[in-house]
Amino acid sequence: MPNSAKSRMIELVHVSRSFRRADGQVVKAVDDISLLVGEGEFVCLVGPSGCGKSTLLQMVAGLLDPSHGQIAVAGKEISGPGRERGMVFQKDSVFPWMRVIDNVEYGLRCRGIPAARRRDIARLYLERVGLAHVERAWPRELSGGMLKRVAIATVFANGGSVLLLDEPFGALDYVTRHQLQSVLLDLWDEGGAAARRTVLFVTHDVDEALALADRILVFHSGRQVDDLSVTTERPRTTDSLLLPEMVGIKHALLAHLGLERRPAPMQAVAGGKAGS
Ligand SMILES: Nc1ncnc2c1ncn2[C@@H]1O[C@H](COP(=O)(O)OP(=O)(O)OP(=O)(O)O)[C@@H](O)[C@H]1O
Repeated sequence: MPNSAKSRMIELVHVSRSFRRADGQVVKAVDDISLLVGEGEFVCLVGPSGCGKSTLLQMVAGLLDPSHGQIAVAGKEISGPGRERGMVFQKDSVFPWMRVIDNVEYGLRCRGIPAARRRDIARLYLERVGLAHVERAWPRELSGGMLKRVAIATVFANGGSVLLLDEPFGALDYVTRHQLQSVLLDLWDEGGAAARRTVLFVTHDVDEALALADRILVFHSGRQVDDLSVTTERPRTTDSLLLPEMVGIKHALLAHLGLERRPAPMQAVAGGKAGS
């Protein structure tokens, strides 16, 4: 559960969402989820394909209505998208008809931020994601990893206090994915603990969740089946991933995903049997 000292940023109360498929079958994508995410928490959502992670994220984004239940962000019930919530999708979240810097500025322009100010903000975040040299480029001229950097710069430039990231790095190669995890964590942590945005991050990748999260929520068949705290200090290196806490959580996650029979007892891990 979130640190009780932190204020509640995202709150779901008995949230469900069903879909009727074209063949008439009703699918319960999200089934009675109640959860609290504290301000500044980095929460990863993990679970097998089809367990409802994206549906949950889209409801928090205000892009889908729940069939039942309430969702509140910063204490207010949501009724659609809001600028305090920024989203990055697995597929590109970049407008192909705008130059890189215009993409990053777009949300600020919509909010009426003066041109000079929004250009400064856009340049700051392009610099932070390592793309200052391509601010005048068109998206078609960039690699997949660079486009993700643009999307990350955009979502931070917009200044939302809640970031909703749906497998943003899923399609990237190993090296680029690791680089972007660092970029994301640096931006998230840049103002220190008090300034952190609240993040919901969907991933299929257990190691990505271990590298990033304060807390990992595990879903199965639309239900939340576990809530694991990760207290290991950041940055989490290859060696951190071998710490008993991390190995224990990894076993638990793999068991939830059906890749191991059951979580290894923590004593066995601490006794040096990790991975055996
Ligand atoms: N628009 C829709 N119409 C009908 N069924 C849908 C719709 N969107 C999602 N579903 C169904 O809801 C369930 C949950 O889907 P969702 O995309 O949320 O899962 P997920 O955990 O994000 O999956 P993945 O990891 O594969 O992206 C699935 O059975 C899916 O087929």
